[in-house]
Amino acid sequence: MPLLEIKELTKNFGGLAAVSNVNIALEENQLVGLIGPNGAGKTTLFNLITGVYEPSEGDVLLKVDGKSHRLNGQKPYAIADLGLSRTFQNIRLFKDLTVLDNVLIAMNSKNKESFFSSVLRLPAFYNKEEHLKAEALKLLTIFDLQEKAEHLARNLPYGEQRRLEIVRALATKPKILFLDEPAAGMNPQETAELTLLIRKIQAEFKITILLIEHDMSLVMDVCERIYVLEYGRILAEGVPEEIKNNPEVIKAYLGGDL
Ligand SMILES: Nc1ncnc2c1ncn2[C@@H]1O[C@H](COP(=O)(O)OP(=O)(O)OP(=O)(O)O)[C@@H](O)[C@H]1O
Repeated sequence: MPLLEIKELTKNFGGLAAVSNVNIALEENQLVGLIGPNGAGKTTLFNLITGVYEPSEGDVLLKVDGKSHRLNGQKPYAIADLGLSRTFQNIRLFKDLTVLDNVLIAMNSKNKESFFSSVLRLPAFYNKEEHLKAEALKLLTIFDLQEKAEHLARNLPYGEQRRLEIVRALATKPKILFLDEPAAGMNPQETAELTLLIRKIQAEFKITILLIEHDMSLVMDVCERIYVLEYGRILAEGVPEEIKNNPEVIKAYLGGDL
């Protein structure tokens, strides 16, 4: 049984099938790319998996303790609690909070303190706070943001804001990380750094990553498998070499960069 199985998934918006009969399987510790022209349905698919939208048809199944667990119909916070975490196409940080606080907020959602120890400020509360802060700093250090811990998120350069978004998504200790166009708006230097970063995440955290990205060289470089969406349907699936040489994919991207 795969870690995440998307079965015959369909989402209709009025007469438009934004996602149509999609089947995808993600294995543990796999790095998978999801590509396709503008409007192909990539973000809609992420929204279906993470509970933002309910599917019109089909299932999203997560392996939990060896058993298949249906995610469709569940609220986004319940799905996040089961270990799915994501970043967004447009950066969604708390820009007026510090870098450290952005990470701590994400961690806190996973470390709910008991009501009494929080309200009464019992020693357990302070110990937990100190522990979480140390964990957050450790995470920031892995991503080379420790020096910026006390800076406001809004004052970070663009590439570092994107990196912080990824750190924040990882702070919830996900089993699967969904990255929605992490290289969007990045310069070539920042994209090259991101490529290394994605590799590092997979090596250090041993999680599954599903990556939506328009930057083909990034996708071909880091992904083990790639799914291609077109008009809401899976057009092709395979290893980067197969996708690169697939005539239908080349046709879909005609004029684009493959
Ligand atoms: N909430 C919505 N209501 C109606 N139509 C929608 C909605 N969300 C998306 N769509 C439509 O569904 C189709 C797929 O959109 P989606 O944003 O998933 O594509 P995408 O592959 O992520 O595109 P891009 O690469 O440009 O981000 C588009 O035609 C879009 O206009």
